[in-house]
Amino acid sequence: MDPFSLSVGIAGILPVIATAITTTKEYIDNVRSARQSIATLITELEALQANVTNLHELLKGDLLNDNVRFQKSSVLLTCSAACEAKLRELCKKLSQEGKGKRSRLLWPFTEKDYQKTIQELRHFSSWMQFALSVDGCRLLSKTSDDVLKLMAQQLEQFSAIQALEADTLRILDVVTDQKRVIENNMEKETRKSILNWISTSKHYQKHRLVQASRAQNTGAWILRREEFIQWRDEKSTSNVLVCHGIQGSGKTNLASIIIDELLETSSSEESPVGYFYFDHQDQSSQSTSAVLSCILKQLLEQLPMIPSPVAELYEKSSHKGSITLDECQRLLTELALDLRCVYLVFDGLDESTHRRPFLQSILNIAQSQHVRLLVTSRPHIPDIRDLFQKHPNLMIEAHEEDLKSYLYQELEQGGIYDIADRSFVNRLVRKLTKGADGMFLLPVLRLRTILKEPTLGEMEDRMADLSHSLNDAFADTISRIQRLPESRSRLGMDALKWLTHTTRAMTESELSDALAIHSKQNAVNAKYRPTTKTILECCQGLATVDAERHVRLAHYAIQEYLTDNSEDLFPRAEATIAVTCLRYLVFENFQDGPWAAEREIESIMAAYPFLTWAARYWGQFTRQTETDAEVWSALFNFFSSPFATAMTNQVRQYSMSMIQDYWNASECRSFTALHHASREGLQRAVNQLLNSDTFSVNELTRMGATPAIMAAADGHVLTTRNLLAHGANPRLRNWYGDALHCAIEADHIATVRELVRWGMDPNSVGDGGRNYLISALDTDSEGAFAALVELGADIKLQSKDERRGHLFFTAAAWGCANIVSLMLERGWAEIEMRNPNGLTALHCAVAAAEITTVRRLIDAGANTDATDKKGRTALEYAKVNGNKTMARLLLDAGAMPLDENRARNHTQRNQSN
Ligand SMILES: Nc1ncnc2c1ncn2[C@@H]1O[C@H](COP(=O)(O)OP(=O)(O)OP(=O)(O)O)[C@@H](O)[C@H]1O
Repeated sequence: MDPFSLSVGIAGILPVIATAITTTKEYIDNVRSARQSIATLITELEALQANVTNLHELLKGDLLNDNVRFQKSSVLLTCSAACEAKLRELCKKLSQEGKGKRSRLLWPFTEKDYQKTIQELRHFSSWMQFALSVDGCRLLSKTSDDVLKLMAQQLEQFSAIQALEADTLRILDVVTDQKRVIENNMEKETRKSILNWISTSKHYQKHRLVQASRAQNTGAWILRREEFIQWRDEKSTSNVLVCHGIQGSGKTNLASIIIDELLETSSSEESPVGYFYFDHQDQSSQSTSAVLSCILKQLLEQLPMIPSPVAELYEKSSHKGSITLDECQRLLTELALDLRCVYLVFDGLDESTHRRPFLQSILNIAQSQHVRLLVTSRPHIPDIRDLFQKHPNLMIEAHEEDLKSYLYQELEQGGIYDIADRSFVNRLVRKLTKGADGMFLLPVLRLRTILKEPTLGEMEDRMADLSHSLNDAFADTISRIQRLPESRSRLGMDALKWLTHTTRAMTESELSDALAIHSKQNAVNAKYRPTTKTILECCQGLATVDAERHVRLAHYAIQEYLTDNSEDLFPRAEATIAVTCLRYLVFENFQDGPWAAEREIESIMAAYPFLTWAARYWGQFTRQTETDAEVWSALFNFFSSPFATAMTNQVRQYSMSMIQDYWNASECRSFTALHHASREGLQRAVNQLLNSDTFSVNELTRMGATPAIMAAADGHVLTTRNLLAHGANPRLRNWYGDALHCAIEADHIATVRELVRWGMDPNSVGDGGRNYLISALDTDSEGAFAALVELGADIKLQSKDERRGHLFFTAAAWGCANIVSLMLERGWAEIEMRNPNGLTALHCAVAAAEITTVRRLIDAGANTDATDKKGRTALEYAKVNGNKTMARLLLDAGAMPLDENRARNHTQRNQSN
């Protein structure tokens, strides 16, 4: 190639360099963090530009005659080609071709890439300089040995420099990798702590359980249904889909199929999936905040980074306590807005007894079209039907194909072909499928009944005589249990009794320990504890164990059947449960209690698993059966044991995570039988104890709790009346307040009325200086608040003590959404009232980040543009707090944007000047 052609080639590099400089300069405006790196890159590029320009001038000049030829392997040619290729690559990278707007604004180099690029640019400059050296050029045009020697020397030097540089880059690599490992570990740890702080719920356990029991190749039909596809692909106008079906129709299994499909097919970073299975036996862990925080955790788990508002909240909490419902709702709403979409699946809404507040919250969150909400429920549940009626519905029925797949798989796994031939199997499958009645559960139970038979002949007999309905199928199973050998049958029925009546799910060890209690024992005898396997066998498939080792009834429909038939199946169930608890609590194993150290309490609770359950729920069963002679006798045996009453209170309070003052040994020793009877509302026992003259009606515990406080705080109105009739003084106070304060805080309206009727003044302030309406605000007890005002509590009078002004403002700032609504509805407050600082209730609620209360105020017509004394609107308070969700909520409600408000203030100031 002649010098001129090469010069043309070199000239081709110049515009590429110019583009690289321009593109790089653009970064300065866009990328702050990479400023230093960009500046260095520009310097290098400019140096290279100068060298290439000089070289270009040289090559096109007269200095080199026409005879000079550059070989294909010429250093200059190779270098110029490599330089051009590198620069093109650089330009492409800097302009992030084909990428989105957001990534184009990002600095596209890792530290390592960046260092390498700078080094390469320096190389090119060096090569150009070398070629530029006139002597070098002259030498290049000759072919003497000297030239080759000199070039070899130069090349050697370059190789040495290159090697050194490669070493440096390797070291840099190692250091960078180590730094990254340390940072990754720290990041992972922080991420884990944040996620655990949000929720410790193991939502995936139920999902895995359903997945594991699901027959292969079933349920795919739902994924092909138009309603589902439209919902999933955001084509439906409604972002909510309701799947309803009768009991046992397979809703839970289909929900699990949908969850798997979403998890598999949607990009977790852009459209994460959250799910929750409600369970009738788990009410205590299904509060609205427990469910929503579990959902929040799941969504965060699927994102590559924890969003900063979440991390900030975690820091603000000092890594303690738990996330509040409001915060959880706010973060979920914000998260959904930043993502393409969020899928939420809730199974078995009908199984949740706390569903009202949950439904309100979730529908609030689902106001955003970014949220796609799918729920399953039984049909005809009035509140669910009313709330979801405007959304598309999909009816769930067991599909014949699914049933067949399931039945063939089950029969094969059960070894049917060892005793029967294919024609029997086909006949059986046909029969079970035909009589399914839209249910999955019915054929499942019928199949189990048939498979329990020992011979083909008996299976055929059973097939001819199949139960017609689900209830018949349950009845069949119960009669099978009753036909077991006596001790097995007793064990099976006993286990079912506990599982039907327990207030919360029982662990394997709790149930086993409870089943080991026999009459005439006065201590725990571990030899009688049945294994879980034995319990499950004796229950003939009606019970099962979940991943958290809780024994449960195998299906909600079984619970319903057993509850409906409880009187026949489990005569005196509540009484026998009460007696078992009372007998257990006086066992000699516990006579060292109450214990001084937390460690001792923990170890006794671990060694005797039923103790916590008994200490917590004995009263509930005794209250229902106080008149039963056996219960009465067991109760007074318990009451006459000081260690048992003290120890029971200690274990109860400790297991409920109360503060130590409530469970320390001396407080528990001062907690008498009368306190127990009052707290549990044992009417007859209270009378008996008072008549025995053993206790004073105003008996005080060390903390100052009276029997009246105990009865009022638990809302036992008749017991409260009884105690008052016996001369109890309800004005005696513990650390929180008197009996009325305690009844109000727990929102026991009837007890509040009883105490006021007795003569407590709803306007009195008392020794503690705490008025009664404020107690209602502590827990947003709207019922108690309303009752107090109806009974004469004067809001204005009780507001006087409040520095914040009218109680309406305190209610708004404390997030008492129910009381705020109540005050407005009843005309006890006006929405645009001002507090002493000129704030409206909306300002107060926004400043306190109480989003539910803010929504209520907006719905009630609050003026979003109302200003405080300094002209600030609620929106300004939200912005100052950095609360984006709140700001968005206000703007959506029509609040004036901040700049408009500032302009308005400016005009007003000018006018007043
Ligand atoms: N795809 C499946 N594979 C295997 N078994 C299934 C399948 N679908 C349902 N079943 C069986 O049918 C029973 C009832 O199904 P599921 O619990 O899903 O019904 P449901 O409609 O949620 O009932 P409910 O409303 O009463 O809670 C399950 O316990 C399971 O034994």
